[in-house]
Amino acid sequence: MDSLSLSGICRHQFLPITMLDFNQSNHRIEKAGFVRKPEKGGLTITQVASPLRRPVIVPSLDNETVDRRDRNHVAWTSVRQERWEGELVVQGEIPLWLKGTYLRNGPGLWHIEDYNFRHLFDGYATLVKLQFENGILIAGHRQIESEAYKAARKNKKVCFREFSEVPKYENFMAYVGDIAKLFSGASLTDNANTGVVKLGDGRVVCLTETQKGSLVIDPNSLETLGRLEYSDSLGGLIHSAHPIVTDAEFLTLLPDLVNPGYLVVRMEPGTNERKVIGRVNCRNGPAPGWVHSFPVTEHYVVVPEMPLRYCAQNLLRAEPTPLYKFEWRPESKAFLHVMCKASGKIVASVEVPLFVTFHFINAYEEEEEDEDGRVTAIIADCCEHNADATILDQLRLQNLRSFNGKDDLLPDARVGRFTIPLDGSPYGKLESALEPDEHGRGMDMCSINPTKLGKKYRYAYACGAQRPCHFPNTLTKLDLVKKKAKNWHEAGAVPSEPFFVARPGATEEDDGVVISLISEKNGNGYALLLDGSTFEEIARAKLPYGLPYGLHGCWVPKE
Ligand SMILES: CC(=O)/C=C/C=C(C)/C=C/C1=C(C)CCCC1(C)C
Ligand SMILES: CC(/C=C/C=O)=C\C=C\C=O
Ligand SMILES: [Fe+2]
Repeated sequence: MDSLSLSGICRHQFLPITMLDFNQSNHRIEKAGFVRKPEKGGLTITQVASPLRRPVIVPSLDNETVDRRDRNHVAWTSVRQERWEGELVVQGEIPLWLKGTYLRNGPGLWHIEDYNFRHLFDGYATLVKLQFENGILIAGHRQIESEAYKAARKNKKVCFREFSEVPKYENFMAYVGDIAKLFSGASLTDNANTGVVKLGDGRVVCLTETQKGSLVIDPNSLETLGRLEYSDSLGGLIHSAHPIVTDAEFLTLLPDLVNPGYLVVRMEPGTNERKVIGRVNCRNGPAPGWVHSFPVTEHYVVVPEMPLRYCAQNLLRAEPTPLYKFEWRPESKAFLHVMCKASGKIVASVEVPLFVTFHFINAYEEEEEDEDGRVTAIIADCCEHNADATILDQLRLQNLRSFNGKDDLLPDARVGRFTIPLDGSPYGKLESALEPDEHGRGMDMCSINPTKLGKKYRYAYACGAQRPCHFPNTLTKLDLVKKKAKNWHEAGAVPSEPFFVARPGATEEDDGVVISLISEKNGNGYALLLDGSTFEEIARAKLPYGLPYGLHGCWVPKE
């Protein structure tokens, strides 16, 4: 594989890698390590002798790497090099029970040659790993080798339709040809930059919202192994970015843009065949609402019909609109549909207040308190952007990069709690689950204890805001019973999704650790471990260089 083709001039003949920063006082390396830069196009991984128990693997930086730290926050700056792996020095203690790999996916490369992408979600996928064992931490990152990424590298231009980027057309006929390919899906991206999941059969899959962007990776080497080809004939081109994945199943939604509605489908471990559980017809057109994610309870799938709807016209455009492939349709209203997982029957379909969410947090069945324990309602929680879709445009790179540290630019968000009655009433409720000021009125990128999936739960972890800010900048533990939040914040730092890993054998919901990767203001970065219960720091480990912001992660336990 050749090196990243990042435009710019590297000022150093020899690239300093300062080892001092990485080492605790009892394992101190006294000298900075210098690594000769590799031949053009090559990527060398050099092992440097070190007094650590395991060698530190120091990457050679690419001769075309540009250091953009002085211009942009590292969170919004393309990853420096194609891949790196090495042991990190840990400050604090990693619990010995923490054995496995945290994987985090996200868009980490936002330019090709000197062409800069527009939107956070356009970037080519960068996969990061943190491998924990016996208190030791090996980290690494690697670009996912989607067809879209490989073609862009080879042809030095965008070749597929990304979230907002489209290939540049030489002439009108080229545009028409591309539109034809859009209908077959051939021109859509497979840049799997949104999330990563471990299927019940052990396969680890990176995902985006196009079905073709379901790529199987090796969780150790981070190598891209190939595409997960769905063997059914359900067709469609897109799906939810966030399937619900357990050891027993993979559930997702396939929006139908032609006859507005959604197929609810299920895939068993060890197969590539999705089977239809049922179909939801939209209550209103002209198109289904965007389903970036959806929640489930133990027995039901909740299908959201947001007023932020897919838009065929916007799909065809060469230049993006402020809402990209979507449009805001308040007159189409908002609905939540509840489908029984076992029968595929719709047991409720209620109108709810207008809402905007990327991420549902969890849902559960509310039972009557008598001994019948009849389910009276479904409760579904989400990171809700106060029915304001402008958050999507707020995530344009230009906005993210132009923050002056003073203006308070992040639109308000909250934990939106829906109550969906199951008694046939036509309306559902939407309220704030806790006072949004508890978390600075920022709210997104959530996780829960996975044993609480679909069940009554108390805690969630997410990113909130310490204002003034333009992006969620705290790690926040939400107590949804006491309606309180505890916030972690470091000035100028951008933390990624706090990911909860339960301690094996735990009986308390918050007994575990929370993992996040922090991009610092000064261009550095570190992995952070917080105690899931106290929400105090238990360990951090500096990375050799700061990494770009990433979206979603998963945990692959060591067997
Ligand atoms: C990164 C993230 O959260 C979302 C990424 C979404 C993508 C790449 C969506 C792509 C799409 C197309 C390329 C055409 C069809 C519509 C849509 C699914 C928005
Ligand atoms: C990062 C984000 C929203 C932040 C705003 O509060 C949304 C990410 C969506 C895709 O996974
Ligand atoms: Fe997401």
